[in-house]
Amino acid sequence: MAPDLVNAANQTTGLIKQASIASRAYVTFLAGNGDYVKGVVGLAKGLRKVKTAYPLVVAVLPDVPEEHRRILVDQGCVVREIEPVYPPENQTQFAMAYYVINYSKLRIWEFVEYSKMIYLDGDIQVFENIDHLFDMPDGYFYAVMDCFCEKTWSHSPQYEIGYCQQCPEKVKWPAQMGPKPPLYFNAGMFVYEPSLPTYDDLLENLKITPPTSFAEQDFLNMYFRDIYVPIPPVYNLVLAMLWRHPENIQLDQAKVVHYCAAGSKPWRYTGEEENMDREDIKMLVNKWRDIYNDETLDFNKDLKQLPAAVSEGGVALFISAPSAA
Ligand SMILES: O=c1ccn([C@@H]2O[C@H](COP(=O)(O)OP(=O)(O)O)[C@@H](O)[C@H]2O)c(=O)[nH]1
Ligand SMILES: OC[C@H]1O[C@H](O[C@@H]2[C@@H](O)[C@H](O)[C@@H](O)[C@H](O)[C@@H]2O)[C@H](O)[C@@H](O)[C@H]1O
Ligand SMILES: [Mn+2]
Repeated sequence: MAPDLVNAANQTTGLIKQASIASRAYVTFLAGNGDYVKGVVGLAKGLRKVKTAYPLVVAVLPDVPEEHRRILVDQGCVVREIEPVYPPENQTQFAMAYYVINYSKLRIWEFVEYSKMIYLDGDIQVFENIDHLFDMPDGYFYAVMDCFCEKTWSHSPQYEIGYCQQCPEKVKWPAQMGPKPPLYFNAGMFVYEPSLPTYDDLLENLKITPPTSFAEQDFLNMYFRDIYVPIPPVYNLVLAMLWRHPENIQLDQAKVVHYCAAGSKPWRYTGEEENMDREDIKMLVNKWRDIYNDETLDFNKDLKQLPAAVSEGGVALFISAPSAA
């Protein structure tokens, strides 16, 4: 084949490859002007440390101040403002009052410039590369199973009878209570495909769904019940598993750690709350802090780094750094 044709073919292949990389991203959610921005900075630096090939998009509510947005852009994040999503008027007592803002996570189904995304809470850290999760078959909702044993579940029938899906043989689900609850995921981490029809349907369904204790996590579990596929706990170690189901956990295998237990947020950890004086918790908090404080992991636009996404008018354009060669 003539050299210029070979060259054109190579260039096209390169563009197609870039386009496929370009249509994948990690996404997290930031609300308020408080200290969760530290969680997102830690996540951005952790993803860089494991050399992910994909950018981190941060869906920010309008109440996130410009100073925090600048911090995130300076860490190489793609900052996208979203409008809040509120559940229908309700008298519900959420497990945590602030959970009402978590319904705004539903906006990430609108990010259709990406074909596949991995959502991560801002209180999550990625300690090993998980890019391979993007290659799992389309058409399913992948997430890690949650645990029902913490006090935050005291409102639930599971907690009442001591049933947990993590150990279904320990206390069996009694037949007189009807069918066993379907497998239930923690909504702090999931692999999904943005889609406008799904987005519209989610919001329509939300309008007629009475809110419940775990807010959008309960809603997402109901909505994706038929296509939910559990993935191993190494992809979202919910800290309570360490004291509730240690037999299901191999801490040194954990690729993703979710600092969701009360008192475990590394950027405000004091060690005073229940279970927080454990050696494994102290180790995990220090692991998070080592990354957060590591200046070599800061984003530097002058360095030859991974593709930096420049968002223009909401569409992410990708400017790959010049090749290292
Ligand atoms: O004041 C807040 C509360 C929550 N969040 C975001 O919402 C997610 C879910 O809340 P959280 O992780 O506190 O819930 P948990 O997993 O601890 O139940 C957080 O990780 C953040 O990404 C936030 O940005 N600001
Ligand atoms: O808004 C509801 C939240 O519900 C979930 O957190 C809970 C859940 O994991 C419980 O099982 C734990 O007991 C609890 O500690 C923890 O906070 C998600 O992590 C979070 O992203 C968000 O969806
Ligand atoms: Mn969380």
